[in-house]
Amino acid sequence: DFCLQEEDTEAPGTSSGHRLRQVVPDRDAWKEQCKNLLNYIFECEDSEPFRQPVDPQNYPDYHGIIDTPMDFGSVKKTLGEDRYENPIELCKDTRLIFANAKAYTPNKRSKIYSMTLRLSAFFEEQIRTIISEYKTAVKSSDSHKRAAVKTQ
Ligand SMILES: Cc1ccc(C(=O)N2CCN(C(=O)NCC(F)(F)F)CC2)o1
Repeated sequence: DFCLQEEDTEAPGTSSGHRLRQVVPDRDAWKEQCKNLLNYIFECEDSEPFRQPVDPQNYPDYHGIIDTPMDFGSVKKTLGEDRYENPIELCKDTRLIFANAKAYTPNKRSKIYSMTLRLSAFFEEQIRTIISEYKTAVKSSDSHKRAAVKTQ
């Protein structure tokens, strides 16, 4: 017959020490999400001029105008080598790709520059959710840490 055990009446994780696994946002999910986003960008034709660094032989003035070159191949490599702590850092490098093209282009109707406009619109749409979910997960894991300390 059904009867309440002692711990059934208490909050979970109090008497028997086990805590029901609650769904907590995953603070590492951003990495795979950014990997997938980068792979999608690499499939886009618009990313072709931005998949590897500019060769100074092809654009001798490029490194005189652009202080910090950046490209999607470098972003992908940095991510793969765990040298981004969070998606905000990856977003900063990616925005540099677009800013460099805007700074270097001789005019705003150039083909290469126009490719970054579509690419950046898509990137900003996608990274917004990744960053938002990451920030929520960090807040949640901080509160879990505070709660855990209280119970010690
Ligand atoms: C005429 C114009 C306006 C704006 C840009 C520009 O943003 N550049 C220069 C060309 N470029 C590469 O040379 N990329 C390297 C490789 F291998 F893909 F070709 C990409 C960056 O150029």
